Amino acid sequence: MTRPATPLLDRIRAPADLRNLSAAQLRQVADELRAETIDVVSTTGGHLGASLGVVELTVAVHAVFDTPRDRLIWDVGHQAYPHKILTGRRDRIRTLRQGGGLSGFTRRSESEYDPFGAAHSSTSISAGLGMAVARDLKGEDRHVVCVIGDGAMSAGMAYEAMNNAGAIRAKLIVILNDNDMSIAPPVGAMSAYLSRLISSRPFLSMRDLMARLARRFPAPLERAAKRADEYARGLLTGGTLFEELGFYYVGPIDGHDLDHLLPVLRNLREADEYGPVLLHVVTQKGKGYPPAEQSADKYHGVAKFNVITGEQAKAPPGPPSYTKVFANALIAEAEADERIVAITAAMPSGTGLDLFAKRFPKRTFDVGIAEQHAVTFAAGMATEGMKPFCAIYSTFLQRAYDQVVHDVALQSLPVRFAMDRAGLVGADGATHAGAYDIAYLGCLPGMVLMAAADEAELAHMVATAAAIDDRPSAFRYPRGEGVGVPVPARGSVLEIGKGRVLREGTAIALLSYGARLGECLKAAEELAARGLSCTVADARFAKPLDAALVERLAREHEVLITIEEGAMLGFGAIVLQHLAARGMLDQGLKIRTLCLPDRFIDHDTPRRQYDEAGLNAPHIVAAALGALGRDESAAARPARA
Ligand SMILES: Cc1ncc(C[n+]2csc(CCOP(=O)(O)OP(=O)(O)O)c2C)c(N)n1
Ligand SMILES: CC(=O)[C@@H](O)[C@H](O)COP(=O)(O)O
Ligand SMILES: [Mg+2]
Repeated sequence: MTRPATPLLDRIRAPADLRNLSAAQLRQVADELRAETIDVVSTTGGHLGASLGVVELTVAVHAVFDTPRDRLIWDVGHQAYPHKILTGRRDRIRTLRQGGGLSGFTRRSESEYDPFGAAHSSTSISAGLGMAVARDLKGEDRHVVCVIGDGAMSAGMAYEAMNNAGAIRAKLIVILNDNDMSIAPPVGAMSAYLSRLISSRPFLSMRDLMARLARRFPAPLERAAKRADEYARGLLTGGTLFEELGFYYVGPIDGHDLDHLLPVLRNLREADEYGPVLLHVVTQKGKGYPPAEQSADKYHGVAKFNVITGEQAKAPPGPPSYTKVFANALIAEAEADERIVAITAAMPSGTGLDLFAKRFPKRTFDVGIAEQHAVTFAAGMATEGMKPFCAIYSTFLQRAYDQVVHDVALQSLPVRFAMDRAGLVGADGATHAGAYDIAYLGCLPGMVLMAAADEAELAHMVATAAAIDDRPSAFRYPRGEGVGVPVPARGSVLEIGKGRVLREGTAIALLSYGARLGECLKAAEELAARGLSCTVADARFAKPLDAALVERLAREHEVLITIEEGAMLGFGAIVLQHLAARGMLDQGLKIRTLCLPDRFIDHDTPRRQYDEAGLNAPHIVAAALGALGRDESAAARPARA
């Protein structure tokens, strides 16, 4: 596929090259930038829709503001591909989300044009306010511009930041990128409010907007006059909510029209007597690429695709995804128990709850990007006898940790946490790794913690969680496809706190927690080929721990190795603490705990990530041989395929 012709974009080495172009030339840059973005993502996959929605906005902000001296912060950062192309990374843009390549999100270590890393949403205003206050404390003079989407604006953190910005009156520009879309159709009152803003009147005419801006910005306003003005404008544009938070609301304007964007942004740049401003721009996710515009999810996250047809590359047929298995297992449980309800935080398709919602629309709740609210909302439902399943990726559940501790665990409420994307997740990289849930939940009294070794186990754990009605439970499972074992139509309830032995041996015990079980079985074969007899067990539960199993393995083997797809202080630590407490480390047991290394693992394929993490079969073999004092170099031989 030949790349698009981009004669003007080819001349842009840095945003400064934009600043002496005419509006017509900037429009051409935007057109070429859109074509380039489509071509890039067709070869890399990634977040196309959001990037296409901000092409003009990206050109306009970099043309008007003196980036990187003026700070530009992208919320989530998934829409920053045009930004990366314009800020000196075009030569590497086709390495996007690949091992050793550019990150799929903004990243400080990648460029001076990325003043703040992102990927988890709704952080931009807080970070921007911090930069603005630091600027003022240092007596420096620069603009701070935050671009936040309507979806990200549904998270509480955004309000915390706006509330504080309004109180501090710091000079800060927040651009609300309103494409009336997050990943799924918009939910919540904020979305309705923004729709009212847009529908309450046609986009502000340039004349009217210029007149109002000219009247307002240069001269300081009396508080009374300002109040009257705010309410007057609020009645006109409905920006009252933002005004009440202390922001000067401007908009809504067309975020694809450079004739709107450029003069308004220049006004905001030149105005010197104002506190925080919210510029409301209306854009279209997937803009300029019909397959994206016509798609329900606006090509939010795509695989490689054919630019002409928009058809995405299909993965070869394989086992069902863990997500699909979870959804079907939950549907089966919900058919048998009307008290089962499901909650997602703006990730219906990612969690599989879109399938659940098709079957049980009244028992499915998408609360928007609001994980903290999701958890305590579920807790409230549990107090009334409902059986809530909170389906939140492991990484995003981090956002709601105190709610898990304070509102759920402390009250021993039977909220069930379905933690998809556990372990390393591939192209989304370190920001999305589901690395910490074993550690951050394992320390909470009363939690039942499970990890699925395969998709059949996941179905059983859904059934088991449904049956646990006196305390919280959580089960984790990886991103992607299962291993290809038969999946029951409905899972069986497991005995709480009991693991299972898949292979009996005598010398080495491999105790797996979660989806590394396959690698453990491969390692056992490799060790057997070296004359070493291996037991392989699946713990199934980190809490309550299967004490009898763990103690038997420790007693009957020279070497005990735990393996988990999680960071330190997780399953291995739980086992170590148990054995230490039982005095079973006093007799010379050789024990190794294989977990993620104490560093962040960058984006790559999951296989390579686990290679880097030292959690594939050859590493397990090497750990066992090492514990036995055998020649580890011999273990370098690749494990049998
Ligand atoms: C805390 C958190 N929860 C969930 C996500 C997953 N996520 C990534 S982008 C996105 C939608 C963002 O919507 P919006 O801010 O409107 O940006 P748009 O994609 O429309 O440009 C979500 C839910 C996330 N990145 N962070
Ligand atoms: C940008 C963002 O946070 C989400 O779109 C995330 O990338 C989804 O991850 P999955 O692709 O694993 O569903
Ligand atoms: Mg949006």
